Amino acid sequence: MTPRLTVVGTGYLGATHAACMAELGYDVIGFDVDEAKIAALQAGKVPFYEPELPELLARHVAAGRLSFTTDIQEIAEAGDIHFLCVGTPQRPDGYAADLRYLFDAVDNLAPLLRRPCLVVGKSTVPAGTAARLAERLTASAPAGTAVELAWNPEFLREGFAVADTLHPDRIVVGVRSSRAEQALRSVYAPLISAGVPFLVADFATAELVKVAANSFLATKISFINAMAEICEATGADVVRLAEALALDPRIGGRFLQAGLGFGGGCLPKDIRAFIAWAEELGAGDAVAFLRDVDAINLRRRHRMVELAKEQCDGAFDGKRVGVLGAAFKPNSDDIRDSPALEVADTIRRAGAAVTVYDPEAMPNAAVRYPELSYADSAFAACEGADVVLHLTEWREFRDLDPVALGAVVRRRRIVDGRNALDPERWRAAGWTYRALGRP
Ligand SMILES: NC(=O)C1=CN([C@@H]2O[C@H](COP(=O)(O)OP(=O)(O)OC[C@H]3O[C@@H](n4cnc5c(N)ncnc54)[C@H](O)[C@@H]3O)[C@@H](O)[C@H]2O)C=CC1
Ligand SMILES: O=C(O)[C@H]1O[C@H](OP(=O)(O)OP(=O)(O)OC[C@H]2O[C@@H](n3ccc(=O)[nH]c3=O)[C@H](O)[C@@H]2O)[C@H](O)[C@@H](O)[C@@H]1O
Repeated sequence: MTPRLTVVGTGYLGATHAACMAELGYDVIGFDVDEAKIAALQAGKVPFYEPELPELLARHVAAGRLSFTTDIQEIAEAGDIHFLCVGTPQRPDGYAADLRYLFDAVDNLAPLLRRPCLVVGKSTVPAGTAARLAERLTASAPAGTAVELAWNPEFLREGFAVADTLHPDRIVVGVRSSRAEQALRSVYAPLISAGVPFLVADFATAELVKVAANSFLATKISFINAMAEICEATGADVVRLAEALALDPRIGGRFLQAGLGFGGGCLPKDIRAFIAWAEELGAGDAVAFLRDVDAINLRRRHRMVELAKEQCDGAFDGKRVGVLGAAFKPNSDDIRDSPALEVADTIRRAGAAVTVYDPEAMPNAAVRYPELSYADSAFAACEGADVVLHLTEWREFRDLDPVALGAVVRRRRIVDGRNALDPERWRAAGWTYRALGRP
């Protein structure tokens, strides 16, 4: 019999997972404590920007295959497999992951589970969390040991969430029984038969794969940004350096884009949670290097502010700064720990009049940073600017015509925080072009 699926927590990950599971042919119910989010999703609307997801979700909601509810009883009764996709943000009082949403979700769901089912964690957690949740689950579910836990970390990237879910590099599951393994093999059968590797591990290894993967990615970015610092000290060019490194297949070119560094709701908080958890275990030395990875990453934001200040002749007071980009990366409206907005706001606090434009992230940015000014186009943001800062590499910005933009600014000065513009093109149009890690 085809299992009925539920998804607990319908944010970026949960809404994507729900729609993609419907695409694989399952009946899916999404549950969230946020009523506004559920109302939007039930109306077939995705409350955040993610290419491809709106069409997919609307199609399956209209077909009755995918629905959303705020009634936890409904999902408890309906689900054969419950996917936990709630947030695990950084705790306000330190580096550790805040696991309260996950524990709340399990504590609320477990007492309602009266028949055999599998509860599958997808959120990113410190190793050991699944074991703790499994204990709570079987202790308070009326169906007892007929309710089992598994861990199935998620590796999707925002901006490519649908493609990454339907064509993942691998599926990793942490299980304690062949019954759980078989259930997950069967759910993901359409992907496995298309050749996606399916790796089975214990709970702790499955949890750790996710955190290790994000730590590696963050380290790769900070490595190239450390090289950018060296390039700045020697007059070398980090973009050319990265190109040459990338030709060694053992290194590879992906995640070697030097610039303003990583932000978002995942890499920064995941490496910090890893540090906190390893220290708690007495294994802090093993991941102490991640403190440097974090520090290198944050130094890029300071360097960007310095370069902007240089281009404002040493003082922000009374200067106009046009900022291109607010999202933590292109193809997303996510502004969680956005390097672009942190830089923009630092410069505003230092006395400049800062106007920001982003194709998708301005509504979110305006809520979090109400004191910044926002414009409805790149040209409007740069009008009268003493310097233009390119901070999120949307396609739209790469395609800008430097001659036309040059006509609206006060001075043709640009700092490319993402090494994504063509310096020759901008210089040929009379701009002073500066970038991170390049002469
Ligand atoms: N955003 C991404 O691209 C990816 C996220 N992850 C991980 O997935 C998890 C979720 O991340 P996002 O979706 O980005 O977070 P999010 O903040 O967008 O969504 C979390 C959702 O959980 C809901 N929630 C909180 N407590 C709840 C409860 N007790 N019951 C039901 N719903 C509840 C919230 O209302 C919210 O809608 C995190 O652990 C994250 O690290 C993993 C891979 C990719
Ligand atoms: O755990 C998660 O939530 C996800 O975190 C990242 O995905 P995401 O945060 O969506 O975005 P990335 O494409 O990884 O970019 C992260 C940040 O690194 C920056 N970056 C990326 C690549 C690069 O070469 N240089 C660089 O500065 C981006 O601008 C962005 O700010 C991982 O890539 C996903 O595999 C993972 O599932």
